[in-house]
Amino acid sequence: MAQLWAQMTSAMASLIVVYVYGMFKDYFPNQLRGYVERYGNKLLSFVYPYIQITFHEYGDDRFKQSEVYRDIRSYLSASSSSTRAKRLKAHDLRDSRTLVVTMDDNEEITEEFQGVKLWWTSRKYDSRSAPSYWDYRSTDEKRFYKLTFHMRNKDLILGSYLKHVVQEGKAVAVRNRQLKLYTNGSGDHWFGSKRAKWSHVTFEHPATFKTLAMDPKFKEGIINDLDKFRNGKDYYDKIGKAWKRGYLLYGPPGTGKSSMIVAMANYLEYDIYDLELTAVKENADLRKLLIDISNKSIVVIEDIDCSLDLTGQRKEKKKSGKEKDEDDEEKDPISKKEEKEENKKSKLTLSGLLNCIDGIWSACGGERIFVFTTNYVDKLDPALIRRGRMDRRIELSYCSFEAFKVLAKNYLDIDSHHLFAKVKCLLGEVDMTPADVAENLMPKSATEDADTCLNNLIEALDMAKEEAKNKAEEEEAKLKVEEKKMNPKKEEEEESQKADVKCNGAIPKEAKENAFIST
Ligand SMILES: Nc1ncnc2c1ncn2[C@@H]1O[C@H](COP(=O)(O)OP(=O)(O)OP(=O)(O)O)[C@@H](O)[C@H]1O
Ligand SMILES: [Mg+2]
Repeated sequence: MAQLWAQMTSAMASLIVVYVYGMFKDYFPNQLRGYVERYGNKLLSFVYPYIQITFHEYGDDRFKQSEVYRDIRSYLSASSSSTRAKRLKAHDLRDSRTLVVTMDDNEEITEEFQGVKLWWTSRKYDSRSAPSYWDYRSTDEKRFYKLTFHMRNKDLILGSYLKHVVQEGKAVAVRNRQLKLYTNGSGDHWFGSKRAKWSHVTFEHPATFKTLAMDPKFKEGIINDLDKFRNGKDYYDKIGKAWKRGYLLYGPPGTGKSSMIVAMANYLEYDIYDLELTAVKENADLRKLLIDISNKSIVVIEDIDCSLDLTGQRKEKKKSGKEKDEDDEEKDPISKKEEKEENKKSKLTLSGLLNCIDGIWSACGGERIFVFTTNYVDKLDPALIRRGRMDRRIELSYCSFEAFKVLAKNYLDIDSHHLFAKVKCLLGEVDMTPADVAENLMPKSATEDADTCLNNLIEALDMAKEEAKNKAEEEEAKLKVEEKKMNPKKEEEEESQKADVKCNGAIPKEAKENAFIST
């Protein structure tokens, strides 16, 4: 009782001191002011043993929202205690694909961390400064979060808890963020010179590893590899390697290389940077572009064999033969010459590219995946695809039966069918890309059911088999003609051998001659 009485008396005393000080603060000399404040705080902490930390939305930089404030907002939006607040506020944030809901101004929520209770409050205040033409926010309300906890838990809160809040907040923001697809244009005019830069659109593509048709075990291996990379920051630090990984995807057109890149991005929730090398003028521009890439991204260079001449000069993007002829006809000799000159001036080299992938310049930023695709793996310079640079080579090939089953499930929603056995047999004999199989499996009208679609596929496979057979026969005939041209007597000899066999039973001509000589 006596103790309680003593506490109440000191509480009253400190409150009176604080109140009186507040009223006459301006009349106190500066030196005395500091002393009174220290004394008042000590008295207050005796009766009010709590610590408060504030996190302002705009700190010293009046134009830039504080990153910690954003992290706390994301953390609180995902915290279960947040939803217990009576008044909530929804934020439609620019880069978020969902609404972010947090407690409204002047609400308070209680949290528990490792058995310790703490309180978060959201507050706002008017900045009261006169409006000025350069600070459009000068009359705006400004916000801050206030964290309150008992002083005996100071170490835990300032150490583990705040670290946990920031990490978790960042993770929530990454989960909610809208993925983007970036591409580099041919460069903007910037005071007369061209400047390499990225432009982006929202990335929304439904391809996932679930919809990707390939051997399930192979697919699982790739997913495990990606998981290992994503969670491998400490490992990469330990072995002293930049946190990045290179994949080379190769295979015929329509086997799912681009689809796999999309599936990777959706799985990892990384942005895609589609790097168009033919639009990059020189190594310095490539460096600028790579510096601008954010972490958690996949840098894609499609058709690498067509993008960069391996001797160091760029080539034209690949064209079909017909397209090329038409284009060439259209161009007059002067513009052809100019184009050649332009190509000569181009200073993007293979070594420049390699330097950006895993040279010193790869050190800027982490958590990046480089993906190269090609239809012709044999055409690539070994330096480009050596181990360590391209950590994993993935061949995407013609449709196997396992891959077909994935497509049948996706397109027709069936796991088995009596026609599967026939399809399996034909896929073992004929090469057909997953793109072609998918096209045949897709119902063309509402009346087409699984039977019809599978029969369509079988028909297409039969046709492909027939075509392959005819092609093989044609090639054999061609080969024979070539051989005949090279060795015209050979066929005559063969013909006469056949004739001898016909006339003399099974005795070959040479044997007969030899027999004659020996007698
Ligand atoms: N393995 C696959 N799984 C699912 N769908 C596929 C697969 N391969 C191809 N497809 C289908 O075919 C279309 C073309 O595939 P994709 O663009 O991924 O092929 P690609 O290998 O990148 O071809 P290219 O070499 O011409 O760039 C896709 O839109 C997809 O519908
Ligand atoms: Mg592709």
